[in-house]
Amino acid sequence: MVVASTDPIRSAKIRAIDLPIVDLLAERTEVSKFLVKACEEFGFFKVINHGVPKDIITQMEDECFEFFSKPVSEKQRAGPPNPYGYGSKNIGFNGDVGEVEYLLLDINPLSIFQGSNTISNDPSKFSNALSGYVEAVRGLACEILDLMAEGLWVLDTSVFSRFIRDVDSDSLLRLNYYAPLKDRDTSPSSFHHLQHQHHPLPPLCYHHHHPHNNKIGFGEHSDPQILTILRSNDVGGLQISVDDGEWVPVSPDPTAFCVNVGDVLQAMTNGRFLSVRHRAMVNSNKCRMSMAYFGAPPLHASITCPPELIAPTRPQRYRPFTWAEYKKAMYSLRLGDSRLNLFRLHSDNESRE
Ligand SMILES: C=C1C[C@]23C[C@@]1(O)CC[C@H]2[C@@]12CC[C@H](O)[C@@](C)(C(=O)O1)[C@H]2[C@@H]3C(=O)O
Ligand SMILES: O=C(O)CCC(=O)C(=O)O
Ligand SMILES: [Fe+2]
Repeated sequence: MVVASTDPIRSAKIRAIDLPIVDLLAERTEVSKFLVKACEEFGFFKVINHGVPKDIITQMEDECFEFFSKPVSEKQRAGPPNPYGYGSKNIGFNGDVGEVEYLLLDINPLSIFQGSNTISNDPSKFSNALSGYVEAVRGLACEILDLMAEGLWVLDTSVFSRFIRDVDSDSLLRLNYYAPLKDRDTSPSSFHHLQHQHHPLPPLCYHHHHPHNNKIGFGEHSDPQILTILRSNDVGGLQISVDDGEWVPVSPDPTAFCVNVGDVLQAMTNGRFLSVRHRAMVNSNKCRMSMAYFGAPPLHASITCPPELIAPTRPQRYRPFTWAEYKKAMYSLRLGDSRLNLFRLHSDNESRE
């Protein structure tokens, strides 16, 4: 779809896409078919009527805002991110940077409480909010993965969800905070006395129009895991890369979840589902906050694709690998590097992506 830019300064046309919207209350067979189509075409979709209670989301978002509103020195007590903890600007271990502050959280039930005392002044409130949120989004992720397996006519319908239900699942939660472009020099810490969302927004979130917004918050990448369940406040910034290399914005919707296929699910579907590259831009005047749940396999799980997804016309595309192997590759590479290609089986009559 091509729409005229709403930005009065830029007259050029920008492309926008309406992501597929999956209504989880619709008829099951229809939902599973629709999910497969969405994952084959976009690798990204929005989910409504997802069943995650509003108060669970609000409690987690409030904790998130409270943390990022703290003075820098206090936030640093929860860092550095090795790999869990608080980070600012530096992403990963190989020199990537972005205009983002974040908190990477180990969500293993045994680890949730540990570490929360460097994050919150009320650690049990923080860990309760975190475990409530994680349990709810994990349930949602499992439901979606089972529906995907049904839509693909895979006999063992828990083949994907089993990994993230496993007690040893390596799933994690990432909280991202993108301060507005206009006030880069003013840290969110300066409005820790102010509130958000349902309360009046901090003044920083109200600044005037700033047309030339091209600062990258979180650079181009694909998510390595199985499935990502992303929730953001009402501020845009997420963009996905479409086949012609163009970046298209995804409109924010705090009542929905934005779901995307990760590299492991692309491998487990023999390349049928796409782990699409995306990025997050800094907003001109408002703060964006996002919470991303990354559903991952246990470290020693062997990642293979179910036999139903291999055919003479669709030969096996990736060699089996463990999540530990994949993680090693991912941490040794830059954010924007493609890791899945390292696991691709050669084929003479197929060009390598
Ligand atoms: C540069 C990097 C950051 C990242 C690990 C990596 O080496 C390559 C993948 C990056 C990514 C992207 C999606 C998630 O935000 C993330 C937590 C993940 O699992 O892979 C990050 C990693 C990170 O920030 O540690
Ligand atoms: O903040 C966003 O919307 C995107 C974040 C993201 O892609 C990530 O954390 O992997
Ligand atoms: Fe991502």
